[in-house]
Amino acid sequence: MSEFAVRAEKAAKAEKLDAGDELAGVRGQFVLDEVVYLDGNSLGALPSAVPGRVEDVVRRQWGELRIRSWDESGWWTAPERIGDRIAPLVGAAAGQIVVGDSTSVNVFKALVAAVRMAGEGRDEILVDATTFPTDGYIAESAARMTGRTLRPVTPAQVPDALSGRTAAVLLNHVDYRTGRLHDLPALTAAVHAAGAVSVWDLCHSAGALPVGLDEYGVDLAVGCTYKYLNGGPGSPAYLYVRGDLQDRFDSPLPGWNSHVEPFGMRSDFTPADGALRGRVGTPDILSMLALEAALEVWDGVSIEAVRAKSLALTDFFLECVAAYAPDGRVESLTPVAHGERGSQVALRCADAGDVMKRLIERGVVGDFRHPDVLRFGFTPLYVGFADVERAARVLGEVLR
Ligand SMILES: Cc1ncc(COP(=O)(O)O)c(C=O)c1O
Ligand SMILES: Nc1c(O)cccc1C(=O)C[C@H](N)C(=O)O
Repeated sequence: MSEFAVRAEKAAKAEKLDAGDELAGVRGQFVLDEVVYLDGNSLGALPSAVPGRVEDVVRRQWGELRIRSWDESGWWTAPERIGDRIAPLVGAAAGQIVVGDSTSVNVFKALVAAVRMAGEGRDEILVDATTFPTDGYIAESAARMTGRTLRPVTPAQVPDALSGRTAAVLLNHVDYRTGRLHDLPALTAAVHAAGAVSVWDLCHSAGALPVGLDEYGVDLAVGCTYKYLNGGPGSPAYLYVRGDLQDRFDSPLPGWNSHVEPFGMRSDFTPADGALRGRVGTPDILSMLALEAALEVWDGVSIEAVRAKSLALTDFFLECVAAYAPDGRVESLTPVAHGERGSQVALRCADAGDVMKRLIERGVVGDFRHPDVLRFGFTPLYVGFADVERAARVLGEVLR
């Protein structure tokens, strides 16, 4: 087929896929321009409802109601209220998620609490050796603080590495570099069979695919809200503590907000019941309420529909890259099998840094991950199939 015919065929296919896209209308709820934005796995786009809400929070709730807003504007209960809004997206019943702090801080809370839950006899922590660095740094510190040994292993090595010594296992649901989706049900079951406690980092899966926290009996989980949940730069993260473990959740960061009676101002600490134990100090209200407005785009949207579209987008991108990129110029690191793929495509390319710079100049925004990875994130709420075709075509031109 001629180059022209290939292009016509892919464009026609994109048009057909866009016409059948049940989520196409959601894009109108975001502030976007002519750029093809494939970096929602780093910073999600701005939902249109956010600026007006933030304006109201600042001018009316803070500016006029001032201190009254802690009650009257629902500020005090925002961490658990917004946690309950995120819960169905990750397969959790209400009352198990609190929003607040960064992912890094929540990894620390969850991992130390997991080690404490596992008990004294277990002296080893397993951590995903391929993890986003912050999780590894925090796991190292958590191990040092709790007197455990840290053992980095790949997720595939976890079943063999588990033993009666294992206290806790910290894993990523989707790998930030390759986009590989790890087998959360099987790995959680293996961790449990060894009598250990599982901690999952959902940064790259929440809002992109069903997680099934309750269904698969995950113990503890954390995630950010600025990627597929579109909460904005630095929006607060969240912590999930399974309902039946909450009584045993012994936070390494007990603050007055996790006290059973915060305004009792007592010198001794008695933890609150339930998910509130995961709170620490005063919530970051401006970011948190921006996130709450951002989550409104999920009204009427099912995570299953998002997953189906995500797979169709990444399939189509891989197909278009195969058609447009010169042979052998890039190599996909992202698994072909749907059961092993998150919502991004990672392409290895020797001059990835330079290629990404040129892509961005030409209106296709992905990102570069050291040393040689081109990363393209597909947010089904606002990325369409024509975007995918254009991104792959421009990539092909840049690579030639
Ligand atoms: C898997 C993973 N964990 C943690 C983080 C970041 O943590 P924090 O929100 O504390 O910056 C990221 C990305 O920034 C990530 O990809
Ligand atoms: N959180 C980020 C930030 O504050 C600045 C730049 C990038 C980020 C990211 O989220 C990076 C992202 N976790 C990654 O997977 O690479």
